Amino acid sequence: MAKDSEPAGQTTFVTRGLTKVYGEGPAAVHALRGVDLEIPKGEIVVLLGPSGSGKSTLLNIIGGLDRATEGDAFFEDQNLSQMSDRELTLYRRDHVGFVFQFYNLMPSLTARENVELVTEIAEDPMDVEKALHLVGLGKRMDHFPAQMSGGEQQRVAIARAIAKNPTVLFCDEPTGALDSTTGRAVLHVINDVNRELGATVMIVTHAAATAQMAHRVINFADGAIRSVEVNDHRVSPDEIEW
Ligand SMILES: Nc1ncnc2c1ncn2[C@@H]1O[C@H](COP(=O)(O)OP(=O)(O)OP(=O)(O)O)[C@@H](O)[C@H]1O
Repeated sequence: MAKDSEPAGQTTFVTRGLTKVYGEGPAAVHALRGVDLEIPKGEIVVLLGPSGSGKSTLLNIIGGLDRATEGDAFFEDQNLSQMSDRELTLYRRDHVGFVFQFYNLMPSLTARENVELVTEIAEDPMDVEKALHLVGLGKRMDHFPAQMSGGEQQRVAIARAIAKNPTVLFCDEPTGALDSTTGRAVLHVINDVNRELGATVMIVTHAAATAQMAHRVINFADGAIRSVEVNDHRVSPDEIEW
């Protein structure tokens, strides 16, 4: 994988001047306008900001799903901006778990089989049953998505994301399709993943209350970081006030 001289330290991500422009000329959209960011290892980081402010774009670039137009994004000591497509694929496969708003499960496969899709190709996977137990679905392993509630399906998606033992878990609106009780249960699982597996977790959300469980809260506006707050009074997802 591409290496660079940027010091790694205890940070999972460092970005320098990260810029993303979609399109060209008068139709150009400046989604990121030179973002400088440091994400310490093992933290839960919540990204807040208005619709269109660039949160998902940032997540997609540091998650290796998209490329910056300019600037650098380092994962530990590796510069994602200099990686080939093949290297980015390996980075995603070996280090990154994604959880999206709409689960993206295979409807014709059981919970267990959905998770197996990932463990079969992962470098250092977790036992499938352990992953499903971790998200509280030990008794639903052989159910199909259509036989599960939204919260249960999202927990399968989390089990699938963590079964590869990811260094980083990215969650884009993980509770967006869930009611507050179910959403809280899903955040609980994400919190456990951070605590028990030590994964760095980045959550993009419109549910500002989620920030109460974060170690760090990044406020985005118009493609730039407006503020970074360290949360000295984290609360358990059970205690989040919506
Ligand atoms: N593939 C694309 N092509 C063109 N413009 C895009 C593309 N993806 C995103 N954009 C634009 O880039 C800007 C940032 O989008 P992004 O999805 O990162 O925002 P966001 O903060 O995640 O928004 P939301 O909270 O609504 O998901 C928006 O103006 C969006 O329209």
